[in-house]
Amino acid sequence: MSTQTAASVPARPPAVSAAGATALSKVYGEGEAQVVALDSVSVEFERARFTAIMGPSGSGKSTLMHCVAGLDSVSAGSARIGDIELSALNDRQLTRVRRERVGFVFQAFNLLPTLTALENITLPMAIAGREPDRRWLDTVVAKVGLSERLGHRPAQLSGGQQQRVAVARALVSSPEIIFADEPTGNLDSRAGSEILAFLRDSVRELGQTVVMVTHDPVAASYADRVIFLADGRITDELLAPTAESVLDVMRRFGS
Ligand SMILES: Nc1ncnc2c1ncn2[C@@H]1O[C@H](COP(=O)(O)OP(=O)(O)OP(=O)(O)O)[C@@H](O)[C@H]1O
Repeated sequence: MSTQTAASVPARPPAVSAAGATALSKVYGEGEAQVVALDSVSVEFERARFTAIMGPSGSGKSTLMHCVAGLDSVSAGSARIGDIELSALNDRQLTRVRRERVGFVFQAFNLLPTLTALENITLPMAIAGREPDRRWLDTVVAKVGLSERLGHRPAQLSGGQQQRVAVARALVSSPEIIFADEPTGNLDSRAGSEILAFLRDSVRELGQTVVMVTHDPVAASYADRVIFLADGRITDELLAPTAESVLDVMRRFGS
């Protein structure tokens, strides 16, 4: 467990790992077609922290996220959510861990077009047979500014509003960790910065844990910590990043 804290990061609860990987390797394909997407990666994602994963295209960012989120199997090493070792689980158990402990926000919003915003927000909990806490639901909906639009279907919402629905959907079950894959990739910069601010506030104010894959140094600057991948390995790490300090690291690695 890392206890490293940058002087400029405000005091937080003690660093406890929400998820992580130990010597995680992921190899796709066989023989000459073999690709080592992750090469013995060890990393901890601390609770109530916002971590960004950066690196050039093909460096293994999505693979790392997918393995730690239980969306993909590992070739060697281990991935954990809380203290649950994912490789020890069968498919049914994995689905349950994802459903009960993980929230996802994807670039493509992934909302169901026939459902209203409210129905989309509460769907994962309904599938899990859980009743959302009404006060918490109201808090989350108000936080992302959707109170007036809960009866709208996705087609009646802007891209930024649709992604707010996706963020609310991820937050409402109070998962142990939220994984966001390029959450602002389809948004203009204003809508993008709103979404990033919601994710950051969910960490600062609500104690949520967020891990986000991004190509964008400005997006990464919303995080508490940035880890950099290249060729399937972690090459660098920044605490309390700024867009400039992230760019400096990217330039150093020619990414
Ligand atoms: N299903 C797959 N089958 C074969 N190779 C794969 C598969 N998924 C990823 N890869 C390879 O693994 C490596 C890492 O891919 P990954 O998608 O994790 O990179 P990334 O950093 O997320 O890239 P990008 O920024 O372009 O999304 C790449 O070389 C990619 O081609």
